[in-house]
Amino acid sequence: MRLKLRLTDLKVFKRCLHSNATRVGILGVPFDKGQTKIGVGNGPAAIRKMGLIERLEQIEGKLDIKDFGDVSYEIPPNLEHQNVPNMKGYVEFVACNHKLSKSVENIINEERICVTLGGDHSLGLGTVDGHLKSKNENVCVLWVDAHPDLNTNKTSNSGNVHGMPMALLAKELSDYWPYLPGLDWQKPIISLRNIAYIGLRSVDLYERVVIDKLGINAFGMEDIENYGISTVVEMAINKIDPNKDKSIHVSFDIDALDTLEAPSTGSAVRGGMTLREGIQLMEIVHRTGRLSALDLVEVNPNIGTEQEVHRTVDAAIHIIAAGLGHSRRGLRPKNVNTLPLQTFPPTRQVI
Ligand SMILES: NC(=[NH2+])NCCC[C@H](N)C(=O)O
Ligand SMILES: [Mn+2]
Ligand SMILES: [Mn+2]
Repeated sequence: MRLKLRLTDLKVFKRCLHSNATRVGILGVPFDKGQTKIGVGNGPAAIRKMGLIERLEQIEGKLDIKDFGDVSYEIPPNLEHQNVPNMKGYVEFVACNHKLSKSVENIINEERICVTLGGDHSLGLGTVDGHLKSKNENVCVLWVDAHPDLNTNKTSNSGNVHGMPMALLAKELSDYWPYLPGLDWQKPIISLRNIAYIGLRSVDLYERVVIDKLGINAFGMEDIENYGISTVVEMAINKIDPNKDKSIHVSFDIDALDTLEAPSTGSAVRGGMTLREGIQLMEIVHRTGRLSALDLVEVNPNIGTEQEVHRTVDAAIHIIAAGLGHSRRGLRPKNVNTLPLQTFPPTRQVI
């Protein structure tokens, strides 16, 4: 049998040889202007406060984690009075994502998996853009979400830009946008062929038309129901990364999970994924060895009771940990042969 090695196999191999630690960069984006509910900007603080980093430090093989803090931004003077019809918070959206894109690019260029904590999902524009501009430029995206976030300013019923990032990123939709001031740094440079949705169940009229017309890889809840989550994830990855040589970007909207699993989010839709399915999805992505960026967005600690917030943030941490190698099988102690596995003196008479 001939052994065929690909460049990515070599990269993974090299990573194992030279450093025993996967490098991770954490980046908070307390951005909430992409929608209208107060609180989603508190997502990064809530996730950190509940012990994300401590939980990640327990992962086998020890991660090398660096927290890059939160992205801050200023509105450049030439942008101040710009606006685009039916795009709320446009100026803030543009300024924040520009800064975010650069931060993500730098973190990935430092050979770290970039974990971005949202914030609302409009930040997907900046994270995917930064990933595409990094040295891992050959990107495919798994958009895990109840919604496709594929509206333009003409099709959106809400005018909320967190429902639009995919339409801005997609090469094939560039002609459907008017001139967007201040957004020239962002080119719609990813082909929809390199994108797959998982978990859809709330698709707007025009979003449905676009998905069907352009043949976008879209796996809805009914597919998860019919085939099971592992088959769906494998089908999705095979579609967008058939040669297994791409850098994987997972943009995980917490509302992909069922409302009972993740109640503290702004656009909750019942009938979603279980946390178990979310974890399984992330474990499969982890096993590819090609995860390069993970967004965890739309956690809103101002929605719901204390218990519901706790459940939602905990779910978010489970998703991130699974993507970074946490194993549900448990750890094997390294010094298994020298452990003082005590045998106790018999306390009962064996008859
Ligand atoms: N990232 C999200 N949670 N997006 C929800 C979008 C909802 C709806 N499709 C809209 O355009 O407003
Ligand atoms: Mn979303
Ligand atoms: Mn959503």
